[in-house]
Amino acid sequence: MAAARTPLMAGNWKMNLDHHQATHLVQKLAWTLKDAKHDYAAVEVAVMVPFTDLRSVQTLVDADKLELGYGAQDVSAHTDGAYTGEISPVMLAKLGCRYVVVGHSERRQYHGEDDALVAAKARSAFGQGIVPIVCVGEGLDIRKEGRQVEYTLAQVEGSLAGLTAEQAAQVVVAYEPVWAIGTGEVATPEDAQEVCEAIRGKLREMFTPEIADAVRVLYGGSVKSGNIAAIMAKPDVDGALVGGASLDAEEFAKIVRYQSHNVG
Ligand SMILES: O=C[C@H](O)COP(=O)(O)O
Repeated sequence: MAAARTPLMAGNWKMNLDHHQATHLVQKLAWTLKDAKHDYAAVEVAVMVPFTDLRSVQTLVDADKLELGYGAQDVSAHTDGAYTGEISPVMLAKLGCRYVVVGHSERRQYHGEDDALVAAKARSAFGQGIVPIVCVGEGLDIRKEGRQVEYTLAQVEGSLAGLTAEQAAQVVVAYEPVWAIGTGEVATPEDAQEVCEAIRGKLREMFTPEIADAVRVLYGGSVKSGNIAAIMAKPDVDGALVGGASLDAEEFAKIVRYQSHNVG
């Protein structure tokens, strides 16, 4: 069955760029893509920015009617109440967020987030009409033992628990092998395909073949303009979650425009 999934290139800025710098980068990215006559319906583009940048990005996107999507990098599992320091999905919806990253390996590692909490955050985002980009992926120890598929699928099962069929059909899953994040150590296209294909198989088992076919599975980990085309050539990779390279508007635009490069 042929899948018609629109590729998604999402830039995860992590804890970089204040709201002035955010405006500058989004403007430059939008101009660069406009100059290249980028078709957003062919490859969707989004930036996942610090909470403090959201209002500035929203104002710019609305004023200039940009087709660029944006979102946050985390969300509370709760909608309101005594949760000091947390940000509600209601607040993110008000700021026009299309997406929110949940369960990034840095949240799992530095904030002790487990699959149950990630699933609660994914449901919380959907509750306000925001699509979660749910991150999964193994560390180097697991990869060395050859257990990357088994480990990642267990994370998928736990992190998507409790989603309705309608939500599951819209969710975005990002496979990010932790050993490839920010290290320059990119997984081979075959490594990415192996796990992304297995994730789709797991979605088929948890939900339905139609849902599995609709879900976009992204790859993340040292993605650059020089390696994206080969990764995107794999049938089960539907885009990328890009960290460091998304902080450079021209480089990120080249990643978005991967179809204009040759597959290396
Ligand atoms: O969310 C993005 C990933 O953690 C990848 O980061 P990176 O592209 O800097 O390796």
